[in-house]
Amino acid sequence: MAQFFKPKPKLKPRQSIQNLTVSALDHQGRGVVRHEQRAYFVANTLPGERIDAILQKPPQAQLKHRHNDSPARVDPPCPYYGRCGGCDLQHLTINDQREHKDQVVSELLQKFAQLQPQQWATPLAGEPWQYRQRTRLACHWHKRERKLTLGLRAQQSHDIVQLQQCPVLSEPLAALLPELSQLLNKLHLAATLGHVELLAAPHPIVLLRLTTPVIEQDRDQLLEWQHAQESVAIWLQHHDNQVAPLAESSPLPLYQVHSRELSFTPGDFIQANSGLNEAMVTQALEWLDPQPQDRILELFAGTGNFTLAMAAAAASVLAVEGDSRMTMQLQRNARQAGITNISALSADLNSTWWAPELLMGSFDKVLLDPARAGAQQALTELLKLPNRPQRIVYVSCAPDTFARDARLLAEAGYQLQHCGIVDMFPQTHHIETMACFEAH
Ligand SMILES: C[S@@+](CC[C@H](N)C(=O)[O-])C[C@H]1O[C@@H](n2cnc3c(N)ncnc32)[C@H](O)[C@@H]1O
Repeated sequence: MAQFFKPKPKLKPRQSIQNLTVSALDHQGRGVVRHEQRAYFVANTLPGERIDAILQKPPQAQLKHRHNDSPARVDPPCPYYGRCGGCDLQHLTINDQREHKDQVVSELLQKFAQLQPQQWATPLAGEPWQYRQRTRLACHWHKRERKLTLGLRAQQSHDIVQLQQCPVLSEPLAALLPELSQLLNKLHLAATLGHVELLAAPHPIVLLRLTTPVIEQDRDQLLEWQHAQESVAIWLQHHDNQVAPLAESSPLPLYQVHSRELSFTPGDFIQANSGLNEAMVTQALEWLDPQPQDRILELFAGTGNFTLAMAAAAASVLAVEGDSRMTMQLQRNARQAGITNISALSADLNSTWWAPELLMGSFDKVLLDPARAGAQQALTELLKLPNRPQRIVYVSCAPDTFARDARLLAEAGYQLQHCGIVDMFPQTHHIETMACFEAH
């Protein structure tokens, strides 16, 4: 058969546009400019700044030159600023970051739910730097150079920026970065490493996500390094998801909230900002206001961060969590604290409720703290129960899914009484929100 030559469609040359004015920040902290009636998002720019930008696939554009500085601009202190995708708002003063986050939540609530709270809460805020007690580092093995890159994803890219320091990491974790990279580069497992998680709870923990079994030689080197450190423990997460300490004697890590100790297995979810976690749990208790006769339902409970504190003031708590290891740990944490009015259930909250504890239960108050996907299904199921809870406290790490879910509650007759941000991730565009809904 005859073959016809078909030229590839020519790529449009990237257009460089001069003198655009940044009019606002979008929900991901990027400056918004308009060109030919189209909006483009430009990272590292602020409202009021005039810029030259290279237009990419809409709505992306890249900063080429900035003609002036917004009064809200500060010098970003991180040496990886502009390359690392981590702290994308560090050029904005911390107060302006918080104001921006408040505004994002307000706009999304208006857009998706036509809703505003009766009262905006003052943002819960803590240390702007060195606040992270947990981070996940990405790995890439360069076959030809036989070299491991360990760091965070670059801006708008899958590349990894090798980190020697990180100003938002708690000091003991940041101090590990250079040595850890050196150590891992010497090991056979570097070629197949999935990722590395760093935790400070209370002492540093390095969790290595393995995709192949660890060989004896690597194990010996890891043990030797661990031995030479002051209270750093290495844990291994194997390809079958089992997690175990490298040295059998390592105890489970733990953190404190409301004067109670909560243990967890490395790899389990814990709040990334320990300083603010305490304030967040306190505000959740104030808003939920558990009374001795209250039966509380908690959804997305983790290992009991809110559960134990709520149970101490209420008649009972049913805590639902999708990860069975975490559910069992929650039960152990409750026992350890001498709290007996908690029952824990492992269930997928993204599917139809089937468990009799949920379907037959009658709950006065609900607290939920879902992952970024939000809780649409869980709230739909909750609203089908014959007895609706009087009060719902929603803790969210994604303002868009929160606004969507808020609409569901508003349509079911709940009023949004309080809402406010928790500045859990300063220097980044990520937004944690808390809200309290009351049945009419
Ligand atoms: C944001 S974390 C909050 C955990 C806990 N409230 C805390 O403060 O530590 C969300 C939790 O939801 C759980 N989760 C995620 N998807 C789930 C699902 N489909 N069903 C049930 N739980 C889920 C995760 O395992 C995680 O523990």
